Amino acid sequence: MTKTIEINQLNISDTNGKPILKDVSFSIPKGASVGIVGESGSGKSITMKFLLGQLPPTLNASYQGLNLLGSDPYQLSDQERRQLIGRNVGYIPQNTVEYLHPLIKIQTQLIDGYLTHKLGTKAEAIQKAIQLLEYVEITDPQRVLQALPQELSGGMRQRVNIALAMMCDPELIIADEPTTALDAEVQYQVMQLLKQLHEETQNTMVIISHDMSLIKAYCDYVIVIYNGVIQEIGATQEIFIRPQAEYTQALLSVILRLDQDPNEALKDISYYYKKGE
Ligand SMILES: Nc1ncnc2c1ncn2[C@@H]1O[C@H](COP(=O)(O)OP(=O)(O)OP(=O)(O)O)[C@@H](O)[C@H]1O
Repeated sequence: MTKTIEINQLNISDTNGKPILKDVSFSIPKGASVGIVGESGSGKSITMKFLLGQLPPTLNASYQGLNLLGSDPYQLSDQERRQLIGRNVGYIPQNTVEYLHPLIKIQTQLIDGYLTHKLGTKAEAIQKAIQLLEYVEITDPQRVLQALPQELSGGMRQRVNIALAMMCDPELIIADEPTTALDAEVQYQVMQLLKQLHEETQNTMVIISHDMSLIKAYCDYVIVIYNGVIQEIGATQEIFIRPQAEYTQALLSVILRLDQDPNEALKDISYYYKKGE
């Protein structure tokens, strides 16, 4: 089966030699939807930054193998890496405010990558931007194209971010806690949109989250990470029925038992899990 992502024995440590990721290995098949779940500080974002060739220079990495869409980003020139990732990876951020440039109108931000990667003319880029804004259920795309980010609500900005991520028809979408900043109803709408896009375009979708119930609803596979170590990888349904790792069991028992904010639940799990170590 073709793999979109393969990481083999990745170790990352900080300047003091303190390990951040330990022997992380996983692969993600083309077209899958995968959740990476773990509490704050477990190493989810560092894993994704490494994968995208954006590891902070102060951190040290060693690995046996890396494949992102057929290439190891660290073996590419800066230009080749920008081309690979800018063209083929759509990134949806957690923070809807900081991701979009505050002083550049939405239209310019939406069409920039499309034009950079020479996917068509400016008129075609604008047409594509309008189509995508309509797709993400923005009813007045012409006004939004002319707006600055701060003129839009958080939910609207996240819809714009999704449109932005889709402008170059990427093979891979990475959504990093995509709904954290949004209220419950908008969270649901945004997740439904991502699901619909995934089903229609058959892209590979990676959702980083601390929320197991969100992963259960939207991902076929799950990677559970704790303290820089992968605890468990498997089909989501299987893991929900028969979690193997102690940490996953703790994660699920608390989330399934309590009607609780997942963030709060994770704090509890961490406490009980560490006590049992
Ligand atoms: N630039 C850095 N220098 C040193 N340590 C770092 C750096 N970035 C992250 N870390 C450490 O690496 C560990 C993993 O961080 P990471 O951001 O990947 O966690 P996370 O699981 O994504 O958490 P969150 O859900 O809060 O985003 C943490 O202990 C963090 O303090």
